[in-house]
Amino acid sequence: MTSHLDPRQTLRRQLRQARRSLTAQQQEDAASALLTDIAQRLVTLSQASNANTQPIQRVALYLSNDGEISPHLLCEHFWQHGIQTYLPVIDGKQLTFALYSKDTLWQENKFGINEPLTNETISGHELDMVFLPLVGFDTKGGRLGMGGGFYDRTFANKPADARPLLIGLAHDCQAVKSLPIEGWDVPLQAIITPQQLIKVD
Ligand SMILES: Nc1nc2c(c(=O)[nH]1)N(C=O)[C@@H](CNc1ccc(C(=O)N[C@@H](CCC(=O)O)C(=O)O)cc1)CN2
Ligand SMILES: Nc1ncnc2c1ncn2[C@@H]1O[C@H](COP(=O)(O)OP(=O)(O)OP(=O)(O)O)[C@@H](O)[C@H]1O
Repeated sequence: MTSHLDPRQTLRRQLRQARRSLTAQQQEDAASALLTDIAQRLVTLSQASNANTQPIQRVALYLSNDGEISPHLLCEHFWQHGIQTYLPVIDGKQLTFALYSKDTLWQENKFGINEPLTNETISGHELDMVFLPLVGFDTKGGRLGMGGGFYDRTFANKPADARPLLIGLAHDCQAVKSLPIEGWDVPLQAIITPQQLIKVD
């Protein structure tokens, strides 16, 4: 019964439907567009963030699922530049992060998404940059995810100017004028889409 769904649930359903409706060609074009000027964009974001100017060494990405924009070309870019890439691993109600390389072995999590098969994980706070999947975003850094609260719990209490930088990746059709935000929602520092780089102040 629709009347019993809260506004976040209704939005989530609509936006998931929108991203799943993109064609394979649109998905491919979107993934390529993320690479445009990426090195320069990331340098600009890290310098503006006050989170010191140490080089980026460890970044987390995700394996795309349910129509999410794919970061696989970004991942190759990082590999070419000797930057270590990590993927989220569900650990209770939080996420830890496991190294992702060409030798990674896999196991499926309870949502059917592959995770690296390893006992060695690091905490989210050891990363320099995290690229987050999302269902919806607004230009103030609001993020609507799949509803598990995993990223929110993992980065609860992180000051906006502390590492890691939290960067949402999205299709342009996932933009929402203003998301209904809850107290536990951790704001993004930036959102990258095929058409825009949104820096949140
Ligand atoms: N690619 C990707 N990886 C990710 C996330 C994500 O959003 N995207 N997560 C971000 O937190 C975590 C997983 N969170 C998820 C939460 C719900 C569903 C999901 O598909 N739910 C289905 C029901 C599936 C089931 O219960 O079997 C659904 O709601 O229809 C998937 C991932 C960690 N890894
Ligand atoms: N820091 C937190 N501490 C405890 N519970 C939390 C915290 N953050 C989120 N939650 C719980 O997680 C549930 C889901 O949150 P929300 O709908 O914001 O998830 P989401 O951002 O869409 O999901 P995800 O980050 O997994 O993609 C909420 O009902 C909330 O109670």
